[in-house]
Amino acid sequence: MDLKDKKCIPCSTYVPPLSQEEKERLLKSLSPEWKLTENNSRIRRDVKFKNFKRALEFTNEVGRIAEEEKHHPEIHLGWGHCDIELWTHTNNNLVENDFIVAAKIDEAHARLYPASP
Ligand SMILES: C[C@H](O)[C@H](O)[C@H]1CNC2=NC(N)=NC(=O)C2=N1
Repeated sequence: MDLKDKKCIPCSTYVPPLSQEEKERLLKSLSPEWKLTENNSRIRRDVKFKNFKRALEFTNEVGRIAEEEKHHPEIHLGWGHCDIELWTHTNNNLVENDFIVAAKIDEAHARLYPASP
């Protein structure tokens, strides 16, 4: 099943971090904009926009996805950019949930801004 069609599992139960191999495998199914950061414990995508309004609009869409999945990124919003960082707070590392939310964010970006690089 495509990552974007999966649902997050509740973080209230402890899930062990993914192995490095799993992280790299799942990363390949996301937009190449996503990078592993913080010693491979987070994923990050910095998205550029032509103005603040677009970046805010996208931030709201990311917020909607996060609430639906009950899995929330850190977002750095500013003029022309929305920088998204995902990890799982309960183990301070990455689990499949992070990649599911990232895939849904990619899908929303491609749908809302099909002409963007
Ligand atoms: C009860 C609720 O689902 C949890 O507190 C969720 C909320 N959103 C979350 N988001 C992220 N990124 N990590 C978590 O561990 C997490 N926990």
